[in-house]
Amino acid sequence: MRGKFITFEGIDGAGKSTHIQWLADQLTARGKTVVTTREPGGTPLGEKLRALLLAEPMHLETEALLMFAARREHLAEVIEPALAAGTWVISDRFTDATVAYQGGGRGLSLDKLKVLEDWVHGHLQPDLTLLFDLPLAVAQARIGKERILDRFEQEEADFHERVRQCYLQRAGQSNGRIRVVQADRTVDEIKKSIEELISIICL
Ligand SMILES: Nc1ncnc2c1ncn2[C@@H]1O[C@H](COP(=O)(O)OP(=O)(O)O)[C@@H](O)[C@H]1O
Ligand SMILES: Cc1cn([C@H]2C[C@H](O)[C@@H](COP(=O)(O)OP(=O)(O)O)O2)c(=O)[nH]c1=O
Repeated sequence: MRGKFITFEGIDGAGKSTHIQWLADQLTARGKTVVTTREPGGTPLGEKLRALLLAEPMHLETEALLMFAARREHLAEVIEPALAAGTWVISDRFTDATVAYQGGGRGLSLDKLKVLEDWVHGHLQPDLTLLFDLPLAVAQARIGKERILDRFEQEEADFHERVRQCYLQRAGQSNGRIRVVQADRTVDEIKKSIEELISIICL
């Protein structure tokens, strides 16, 4: 049987990384074979593109195109072969992030992003997307001052607020694919919510 594709989304500092390995362990305990991965990245070429994307100033369309170039490679090399082999794939971000950051955050036309989405994975969407949502101030307090911020994390508060609102808007239009997880709670409470949401697609 084909594996399931689960993605984690949300503004920086929402708590995605904290819960991904935990979910992988839960699914493994239920007998699934699971691979965890991330975007941009997930392949040797994708990780090189990630390093450029997080550090190098570039035109916003270049940024969107490189996100999708890395994604094309990721789908071909990791995601599609794994799903076909019955492995579950959990990715830290996917196309919803491009819509939220390059579309909502930077203002790139959503029509252009839709063309790229249809081109790169018109036939495939995540089975479930967990959108970690919380007030920006809480996420920023969690990230703290000691961490070295990448090119996106360095953006001003308005940018991150637009990203957050764009994610929520897309969730509302997703026919239930994107489930909002209230991330301004304790880790244990969030894990409980994730368990409930996962059981929907584990049946
Ligand atoms: N529910 C939570 N309550 C308090 N702190 C949290 C919670 N979830 C994550 N954190 C902490 O917040 C920081 C950012 O979490 P992280 O999982 O790295 O976020 P993301 O991957 O979404 O950027 C980390 O220091 C993490 O330990
Ligand atoms: C996948 C993706 C990520 N991003 C941004 C969001 C994040 O700020 C950054 C890297 O993502 P992430 O791995 O979540 O960062 P970290 O591990 O430092 O928490 O890339 C986009 O702008 N567009 C995209 O399509």
